[in-house]
Amino acid sequence: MTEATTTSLPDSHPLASGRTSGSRLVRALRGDRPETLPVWFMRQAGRSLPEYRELRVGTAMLDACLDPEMASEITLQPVRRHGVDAGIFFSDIVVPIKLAGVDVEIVPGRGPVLGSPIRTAADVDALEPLDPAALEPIRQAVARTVEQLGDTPLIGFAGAPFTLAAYLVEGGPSKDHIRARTLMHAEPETWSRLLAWAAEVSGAFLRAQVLAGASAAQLFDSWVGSLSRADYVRSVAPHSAQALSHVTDLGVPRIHFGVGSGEVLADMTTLGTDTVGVDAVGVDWRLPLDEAVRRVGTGVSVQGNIDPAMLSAPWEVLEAHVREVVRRGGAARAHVVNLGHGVPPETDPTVLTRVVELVHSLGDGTDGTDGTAGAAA
Ligand SMILES: Cc1c2[nH]c(c1CCC(=O)O)Cc1[nH]c(c(CCC(=O)O)c1C)Cc1[nH]c(c(CCC(=O)O)c1C)Cc1[nH]c(c(C)c1CCC(=O)O)C2
Repeated sequence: MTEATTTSLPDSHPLASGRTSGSRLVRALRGDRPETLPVWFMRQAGRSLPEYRELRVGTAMLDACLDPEMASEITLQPVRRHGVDAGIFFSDIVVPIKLAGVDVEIVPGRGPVLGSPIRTAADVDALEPLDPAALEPIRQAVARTVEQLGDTPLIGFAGAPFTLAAYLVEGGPSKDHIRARTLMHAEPETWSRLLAWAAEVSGAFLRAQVLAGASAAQLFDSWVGSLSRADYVRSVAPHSAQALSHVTDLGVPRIHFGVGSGEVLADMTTLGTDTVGVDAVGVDWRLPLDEAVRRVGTGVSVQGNIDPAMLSAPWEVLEAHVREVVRRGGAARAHVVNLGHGVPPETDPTVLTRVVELVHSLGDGTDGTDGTAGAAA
């Protein structure tokens, strides 16, 4: 279990003042099983919500992220609508990179695209550090949001160095991140400097959100599944540990998530140390949660892992799947229910609200009140 940590958070911070420390999310991340399971969704803000699409008309994605009023309102929309147990700050993993001066845009339907990719030692040398003052719109948006969230915690997030490097080196979305992985092997020194830069930029972004009021921090290493375990441990994990170290002294619970992460799930939990380095590990839809627990142990909570594809299946199919996810999550010390990856844009939002109601009706996830305990294999 994570012990009550001395934190250097300001007394007025929601976690330090006690406003969010008893929330289902924070309790579960710290290893406690609240009487009701917490649930939130990755990408709960965004295109699945008509109120989001309406608000975003005429504003580019990254401009929306840097408008404190708009970013705050978009963050609050899914919390109001679905009654989820946490907000996730509306922003993007490339926001701090843009604030550090990199020419990057988010192309609708595609993702982050760079003006010129970072591929050589000289390109890496030319990267500027992030000026802390540039994070002011982020601090303002978070402060505004937590004021309105009351005792519902806000999750801050950042991209892990590898996932950022996958965009920086490729210049945009790619399938297997071949160029990035080539650079890792062809020029290990350049690679290491690139990831060290990304870790500082992401770490500063994460720390700004936490200091401004976020009660938990999630590191997204979405594309980690393209790495071998050996490459992950040697050339990636130390930089992810460095990014997360920016919030260690603040004592907020930390979540580490990746897609296709089965091979490296235990390493994502320890981050190369011989102890558990994070409070919770996010699991995608490929790995049943009881198997995930077998790999990571019970020193860490698990988050996940409803298959996003199920959200458009008939309700009976989805309901059985959610119950199964909860049942398997019973093997963990604690479980935060979520999807195995983000909400697909075409999802009917009323289905998400129904999933929240279902999860909240299932007790603490271990007591068999979901009626499926007897069906356990
Ligand atoms: C890989 C990654 C990115 N961004 C992010 C990741 C890691 C999580 C993951 O794996 O999904 C993180 C992210 N991006 C966004 C959030 C907001 C909070 C939330 O989860 O609700 C978060 C946590 C908003 C967004 N980020 C983006 C949108 C869509 C923008 C729009 O509305 O046009 C949103 C709501 C754009 C984006 N940004 C990125 C992609 C692949 C895309 C999708 C491109 C598309 O399909 O249009 C990069």
